Amino acid sequence: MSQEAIDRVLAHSQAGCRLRETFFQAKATLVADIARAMAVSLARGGKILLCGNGGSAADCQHIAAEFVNRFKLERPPLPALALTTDSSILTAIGNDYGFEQVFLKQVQALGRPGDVLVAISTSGGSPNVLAALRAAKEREIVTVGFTGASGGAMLPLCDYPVLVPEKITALIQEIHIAVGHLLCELVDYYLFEAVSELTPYLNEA
Ligand SMILES: O=C(CO)[C@@H](O)[C@H](O)[C@H](O)[C@H](O)COP(=O)(O)O
Ligand SMILES: [Zn+2]
Repeated sequence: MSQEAIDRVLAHSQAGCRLRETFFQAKATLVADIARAMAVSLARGGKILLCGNGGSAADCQHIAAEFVNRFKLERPPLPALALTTDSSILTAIGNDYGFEQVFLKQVQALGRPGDVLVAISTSGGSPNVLAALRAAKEREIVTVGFTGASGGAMLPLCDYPVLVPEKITALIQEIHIAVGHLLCELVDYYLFEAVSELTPYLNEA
C-alpha cells in the first residue's frame, strides 16, 4: 500500500472538512436567505434554472432532479431545469453562435421575471455562465452565483453570491453540491413545513 496515496486521501478529506466547517459557519444565513427567495419564486409560479460547465454541469442536473422528483420530503414536483442537458440545443447554439451563448439563449427562451437562475462557476470567469447571468439580470430573473476563489467577474452579476474561499476546483465543487442539497431541503421547509415564515415575503412587491 502506498503511503503517498493514503496521505493524499487524508489531506483531501481534512482540507474538505476544514473548508466545510468554516464556510457553513459563515454562510448559513445566506444559504437560508437564498432558499427563501427560491421558495417565494416557486410559490408565485416561478421556476429554477441552472447552468455551469463540466462538474458544475453535473451539479446542475443533480440539483434540478431533486426539485423535479423529490428531496427528503414527499411533496409535489417543483419546476427546475438544468440548461446543461439537451444535446441538440447545446450543439445547435454552440455550432451556430458559439459556446459562449449556449446558456444565454436558453435563458432568453425560457426565463421569466421572478424566476431564479443558479449559475455555477468555480473560477467565476466562464464566458457562457457570465453571459447567462447578464441575460438573467436583463429579464429581472433572480441571480444566484456559486463560485470560488475571488468570485471573478461573476460577483457583480449575482443578487446572491455564494463564494467558497478556496482555489482548488474540486474542493469548491464539493461545497457547491452541499449548498445545492441544503437549498433543496430548505425550499421544501419553507414551502411545505413553515409556510407562515414565507407569508410576509410573498406579500412583498
Ligand atoms: O469537475 C471539474 C474539475 O473538478 C471540471 O470538469 C470543471 O468543472 C471544468 O474544467 C469547468 O470547465 C470549469 O469551469 P468553471 O468552474 O471555472 O466555470
Ligand atoms: Zn470535478
